[in-house]
Amino acid sequence: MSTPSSQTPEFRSGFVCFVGRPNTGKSTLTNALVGDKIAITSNRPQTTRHAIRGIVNRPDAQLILIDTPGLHRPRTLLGQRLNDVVRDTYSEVDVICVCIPADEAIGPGDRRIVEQVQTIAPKTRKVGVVTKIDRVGPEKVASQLMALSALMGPDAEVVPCSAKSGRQLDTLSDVLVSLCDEGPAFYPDGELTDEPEQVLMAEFIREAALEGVRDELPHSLAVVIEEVVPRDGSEIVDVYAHLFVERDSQKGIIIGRKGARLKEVGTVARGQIERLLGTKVYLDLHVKVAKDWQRDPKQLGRLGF
Ligand SMILES: Nc1nc2c(ncn2[C@@H]2O[C@H](COP(=O)(O)OP(=O)(O)OP(=O)(O)O)[C@@H](O)[C@H]2O)c(=O)[nH]1
Repeated sequence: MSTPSSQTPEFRSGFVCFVGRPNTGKSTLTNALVGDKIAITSNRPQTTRHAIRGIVNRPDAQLILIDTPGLHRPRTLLGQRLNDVVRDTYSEVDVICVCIPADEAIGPGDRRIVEQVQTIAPKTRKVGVVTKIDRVGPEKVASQLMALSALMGPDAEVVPCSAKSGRQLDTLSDVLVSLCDEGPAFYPDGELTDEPEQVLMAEFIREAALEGVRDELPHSLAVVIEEVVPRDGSEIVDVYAHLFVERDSQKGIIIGRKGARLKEVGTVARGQIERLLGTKVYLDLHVKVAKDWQRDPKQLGRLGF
């Protein structure tokens, strides 16, 4: 007769990163797996130096989802530093997920990413994720799975899912857990991210500002939160942020016609910051030109890179 404890599977934990071309659904997938609660803690455990996007807490496991920018040709100091971070991340995580959307043919960009991952981290376990399956029919999903499996090799698992509809997210989570080793939760339950508040606020603003113009301003935008002040005698928090671009033309793109785009960026980011802080927020955005900030170590330090 077995005792209950011998039937209980061991708790597993591990670090997972999502890689893939821009727009393949990595951020949406991360958010969908984590759910929409965001809790903040200022403790940064020694287990990782990487930006944590979110934590999936399950009764049987904890998955820590890591943010990683893609590798690219390092033309600037920022590019070199980002590449170093990516290399470290690939070899230190437990599982790397390569994301490919169901509705786009696999192309040279995808193949390059898979090659890089295999070269830099040959031993790290890999999962091929076919994202956005709500956009296509079952035949297309099946053929994309086969193509991705062929690309990634026999050792990689492949999973189709949709962050939008939620289909197969539990399966993906199960597969990720099965690939993690037995181990304790690294973070107490309830802590979903360890990004300091201001880093998250800057991220929200940056994301909103890049929406739709990512191709024009790939790495040319940095956001710095200047001040966060609770307003006297009210529930409102005033948040002052600077958006740094490299050229006047980029400033125009961010601001838009008669300020229309910047206003929209402010509305989107404000909503997310209000959710994060749990209070009403007044958001003040200023767009500034910092010439060649990507090449200047002093400016890079100031902008948090
Ligand atoms: N229909 C559908 N759309 C999705 C799904 N996941 C993401 N999208 C959309 O695809 C676009 C890109 O998604 P993101 O999550 O920003 O992609 P990303 O890979 O993080 O992009 P980068 O930050 O540029 O690398 C967004 O417009 C999403 O709304 C999905 O499961 N179904």
